[in-house]
Amino acid sequence: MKLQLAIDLEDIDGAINLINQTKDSVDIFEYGTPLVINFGLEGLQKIRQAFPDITLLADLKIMDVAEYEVNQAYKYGADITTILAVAEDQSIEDAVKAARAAGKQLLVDMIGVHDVAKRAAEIDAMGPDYIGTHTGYDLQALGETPFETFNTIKQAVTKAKTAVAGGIKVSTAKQIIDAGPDLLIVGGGISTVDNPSEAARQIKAMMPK
Ligand SMILES: O=C([C@H](O)CO)[C@H](O)[C@H](O)COP(=O)(O)O
Repeated sequence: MKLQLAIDLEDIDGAINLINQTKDSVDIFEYGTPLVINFGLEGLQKIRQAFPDITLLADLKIMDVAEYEVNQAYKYGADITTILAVAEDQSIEDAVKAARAAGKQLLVDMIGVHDVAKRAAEIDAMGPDYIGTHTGYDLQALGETPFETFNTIKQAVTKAKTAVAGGIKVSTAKQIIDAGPDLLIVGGGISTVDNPSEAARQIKAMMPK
């Protein structure tokens, strides 16, 4: 099981500082969608230059022009990038093909999908590396959590690894870890607390080796 730190609300220097604080516990660092919007792929490149050896996911949330956008993420330093499960099947198939050709990885984000079991099975058949259930910021504000839909994903997916994201904190991580994701994604639960290094350490310590 891997821990991914989603970096969403920092500038580039803040992101670099957060990575330095947490890199002993975090397996994958996410260049979050707000950073993509604020700093572009040049910001991703600056982080890659600062940390040549970390595993970087660029959360592009791709919807179209998939082959090109996936390859741009890899070109600027990402090891993994993301496409939305609500995108057209052709786009997701193109993204998977591009990831295989580049020797990189692809996560399909189930955010906004309502028939989770059906769509997860369809996506699984297309061969992405990860399928992630995700309660985005806007639904978190309404009190929603990813826990209910993660078990649906877990039952529907047989080929891809599973990921879970959405408001996970030190106090709630154990419940979702016990459900057995391959990748646990935490953003504010680490980045906004007083001691991000300790929060990352505590969550990583809860995970099976
Ligand atoms: O993908 C995310 C969200 O859509 C904003 O871009 C977050 O990275 C994801 O939700 C994880 O962050 P937390 O919810 O703060 O744990």
